[in-house]
Amino acid sequence: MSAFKIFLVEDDEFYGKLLKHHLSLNPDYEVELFTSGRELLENLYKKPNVISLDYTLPDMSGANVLRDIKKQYPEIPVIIVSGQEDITTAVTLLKEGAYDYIVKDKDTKERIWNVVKHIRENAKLKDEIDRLREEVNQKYDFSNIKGNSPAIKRVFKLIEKASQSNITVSICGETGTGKELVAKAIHYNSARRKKPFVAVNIAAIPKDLIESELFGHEKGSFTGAINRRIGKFEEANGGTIFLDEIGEMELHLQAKLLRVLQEKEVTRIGSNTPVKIDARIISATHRNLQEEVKAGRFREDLYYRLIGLPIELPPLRERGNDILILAKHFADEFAKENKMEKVVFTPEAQEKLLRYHWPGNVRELKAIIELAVVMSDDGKITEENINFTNSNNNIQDLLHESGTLRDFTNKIIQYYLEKYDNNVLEVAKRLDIGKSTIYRLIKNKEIILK
Ligand SMILES: Nc1ncnc2c1ncn2[C@@H]1O[C@H](COP(=O)(O)OP(=O)(O)OP(=O)(O)O)[C@@H](O)[C@H]1O
Repeated sequence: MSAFKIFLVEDDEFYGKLLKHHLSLNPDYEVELFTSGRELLENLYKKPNVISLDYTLPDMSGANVLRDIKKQYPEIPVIIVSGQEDITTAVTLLKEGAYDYIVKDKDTKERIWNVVKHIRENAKLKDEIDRLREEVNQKYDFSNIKGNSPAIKRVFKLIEKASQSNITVSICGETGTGKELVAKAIHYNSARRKKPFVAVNIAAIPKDLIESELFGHEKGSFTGAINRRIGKFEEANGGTIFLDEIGEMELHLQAKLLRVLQEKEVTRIGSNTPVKIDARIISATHRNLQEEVKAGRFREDLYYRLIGLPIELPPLRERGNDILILAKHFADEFAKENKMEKVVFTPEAQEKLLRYHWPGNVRELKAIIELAVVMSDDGKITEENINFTNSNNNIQDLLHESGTLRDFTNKIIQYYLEKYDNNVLEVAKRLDIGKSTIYRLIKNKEIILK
């Protein structure tokens, strides 16, 4: 890190040198001393990290120097050091942007030292935040959403459109299709990218806490409200709030949410004062909201408020070759993170991935690929390394698979055997088939007892 530049302005040369010597004890500080306001202003182009300014200077008043600094470089913190304690002057200067006001006494050196230390720590934190923001921006760059299929290309186009304005966006798609990823891509590609992206999963918050989580509460407004807390809407001010699983919200809360969206202000529980909010709304659901409206479980007026620009995320099984693009992406990423050799997929493994129906979508693919990389030998992912943990657990999933009637029959029998702890008699009774049929299938290894 480069040196931390401190400018000292002090007309009493002896006292100035004393301060300079004291601050220079920190080897990271580079201190320059000036004895007049003019001299300081002429050197401002060197952009110090902090200025300690004596209030009474021979050529200009401290207030004027402060004004000039703030006009040119509003971000440079200025500490005012004054010979006298004058509250009115102190308040005025602080209002005009001074960082602190210190009265000259025997402790001045230490106090300047402490304030400078504080400013430096804040500057370091700010740099860190900027660096992390930049990193996050890159992470949610478009290029991180993988896929080439016409279905996902349509989604890219909509993300681009949504990023260019503040329009409300609603995303719908099965679990694990990338709804949150899309919401982040919109936020981090929009003019709001430097402000917060706040995600709230409605389904994950206990029902009686949702209101306080979203809108905040005042201290003591209900049992358990020990401290005042701002809600997610206020937290997202200037940025984006992502309301995930919006279809799970109860009707009475839907009414409150609608009011917030209409008025563009929130009132914390236990408070009477509304707070203006400016947050872009992106909502997501795996449900068909129109059906929910028809069934009376979702308010129609809220539906129209939220729908804005609708983005439908296709399930992975409808994205064709994207399955292989994503598989390679996750495998490379995992290998890199774990300092492992890159792996390739055998043609049979690729076939297996393409044949599966992916009920858990991209999230499931990621998990299966990571395990496959771990299980692979000699840099090759084979058919055996790919294990679909889900496939036999849900009879509904069978409908998405391809196969002959005989394959389906065997899978159904297998499913029932697992369900009834391999009790052949029970399964035969339930499916109304002969027990000998089941024994034959087991003997021929068409069905494997687990
Ligand atoms: N097109 C894609 N390219 C790369 N990674 C993706 C893609 N789509 C999803 N992912 C990854 O898959 C995982 C699941 O995505 P995400 O959490 O956005 O899904 P979701 O639809 O919000 O899930 P849920 O419905 O469970 O909330 C994440 O790790 C995400 O980074």
